[in-house]
Amino acid sequence: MIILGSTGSIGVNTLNIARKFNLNVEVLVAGSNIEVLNKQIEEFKPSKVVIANKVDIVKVNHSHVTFGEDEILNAIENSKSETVVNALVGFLGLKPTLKAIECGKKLALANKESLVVAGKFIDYTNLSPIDSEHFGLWYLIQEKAIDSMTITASGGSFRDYPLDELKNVSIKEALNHPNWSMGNKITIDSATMTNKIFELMEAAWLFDIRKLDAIIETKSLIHAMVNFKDGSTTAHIANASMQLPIAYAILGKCDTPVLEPVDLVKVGSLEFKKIETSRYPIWEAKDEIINNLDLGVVLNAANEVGVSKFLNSEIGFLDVSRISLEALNKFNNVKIDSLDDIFTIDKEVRAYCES
Ligand SMILES: NC(=O)C1=CN([C@@H]2O[C@H](COP(=O)(O)OP(=O)(O)OC[C@H]3O[C@@H](n4cnc5c(N)ncnc54)[C@H](OP(=O)(O)O)[C@@H]3O)[C@@H](O)[C@H]2O)C=CC1
Ligand SMILES: CC(=O)[C@@H](O)[C@H](O)COP(=O)(O)O
Ligand SMILES: [Mn+2]
Repeated sequence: MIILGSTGSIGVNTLNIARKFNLNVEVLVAGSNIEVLNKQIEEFKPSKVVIANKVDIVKVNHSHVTFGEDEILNAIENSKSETVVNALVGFLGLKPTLKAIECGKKLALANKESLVVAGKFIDYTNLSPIDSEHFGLWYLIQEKAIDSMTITASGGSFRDYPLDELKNVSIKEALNHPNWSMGNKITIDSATMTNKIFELMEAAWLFDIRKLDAIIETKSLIHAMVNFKDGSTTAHIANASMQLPIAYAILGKCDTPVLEPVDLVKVGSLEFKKIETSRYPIWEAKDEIINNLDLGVVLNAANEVGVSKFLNSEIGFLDVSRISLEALNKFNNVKIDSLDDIFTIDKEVRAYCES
């Protein structure tokens, strides 16, 4: 298989699954963490490697290394592998997603931003999402009439933080997720609850449903629930690890143990909470976005600008959601009719948010 973003949180977990199931790794794509990449090269012996920057090529212990976004697309196009795992973060992941589909690859998709911005142009035939909630929803679907779907949120780094101190939180505190160890960008998205809006959009595209909501389950043991028309609800329960969603996305099925089962007696109790707009201002826009999925391009671009500014200490934590809400307000009439529109609007929104 080809692993895009092999040095990240999902990438490393994917290689854990490759090791466990003895899967072939043909191409590794990484950014600038060359130290980790070299260890991966030594163990998995890919035939090709792509990195972000030319200056780092000399540091990579491999004879076939290229760099840059176009080379990621070339590597997909010229590979023998049937499967592409897209674990890149952000808008950068969109073109590789489209290329993998164009080349008829099976796509194991962690890059949720691809669906947020381009869900309506994606062919889902050979696509399996790598996201704990959507794996949970997929696991729960049965031949029964579905009324609605509910996904859970951990509540993120500031779930229990005093509301009036949110404007002064540090980057370190924001990156301290209560339940999951993930990359920086998605960890901030969790803290603002933007991640959950992204996930509702993902669910809308993946399951062709709009009756969708999210609630907080503080231990991240329940990932998703399906509410059936008969009044019953089923819940997907698993320990907080991405290895099971990754194994299923790559292998299609999995009958060997991947996770320790949840011991509910040890867990003792679960706590559920409403997602409040006072703590998560972006939640105000949830219904508008579910009813107009074209807004995903706007939210994604504004959020990438905001998260990057916050991580560079240019703005405060609450400004991340403020920037997104202002962009959603400004571009609320957006209409996305083609893939070109996505790239045009993405640029416009970024320019507006940077100004
Ligand atoms: N982490 C998780 O548990 C989950 C993540 N997701 C989604 O999966 C995706 C990946 O998340 P996560 O693994 O946490 O993110 P990370 O930040 O941990 O990993 C991102 C990966 O992309 C690579 N990368 C970044 N820029 C470039 C570039 N210009 N060229 C090539 N490679 C690049 C990074 O390389 P390097 O580090 O070497 O610079 C790294 O390997 C996101 O879309 C996220 O929302 C979804 C569900 C759960
Ligand atoms: C592991 C995973 O799927 C993440 O998307 C997770 O859901 C993030 O945690 P939050 O529930 O805090 O957004
Ligand atoms: Mn998720």
